[in-house]
Amino acid sequence: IGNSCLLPFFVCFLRESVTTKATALNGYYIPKDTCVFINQWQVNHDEKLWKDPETFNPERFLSADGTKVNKEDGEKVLAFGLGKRRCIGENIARWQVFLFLTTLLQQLEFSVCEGGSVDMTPLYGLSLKHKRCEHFQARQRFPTKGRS
Ligand code: HEM
Repeated sequence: IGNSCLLPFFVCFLRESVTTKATALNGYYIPKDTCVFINQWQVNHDEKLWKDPETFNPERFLSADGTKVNKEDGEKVLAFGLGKRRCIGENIARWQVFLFLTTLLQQLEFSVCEGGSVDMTPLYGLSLKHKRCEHFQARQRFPTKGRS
């Protein structure tokens, strides 16, 4: 590890995943029993890796002609951590997210209500959230006859 992606550290008071002794990394002193996380936000917004990192642009993960997923770029997104303590649920999570999203997108059509807008300003926390949005609507793509 040992690169700037690790900084700044989140210090928390969980007893798991903590430093077993005091140490120094890239000039930062880290006391014993400090819970350390990778700063995934920094990696996923690194301008050296991503063009306009702040822009929501799912097409960035497609090949130039838009017909294939660009796996190489997809693998640069850091979602499941790194190293010894990386997520052990990654495979389950990837399948869950895939099934959940594809089922929703297949069955429902999402849109912003007339006159509404979506504010993607992130709310900071251990994980980023968006602001509550009340201007979304979801309509069934294939309404089932006879079902209320
Ligand atoms: C989209 C869903 C998920 C995301 C984004 C995610 C992300 C992460 C990340 C970033 C870490 C590392 C935290 C660190 O740096 O210490 C982690 C650890 C972990 N995750 Fe996940 N995770 C997800 C789903 C799951 C699922 C479904 C399971 C279990 C079935 C799971 C089990 C764990 C466990 C047990 C650890 C701790 C590993 C260790 O400390 O050795 N995660 N996860």
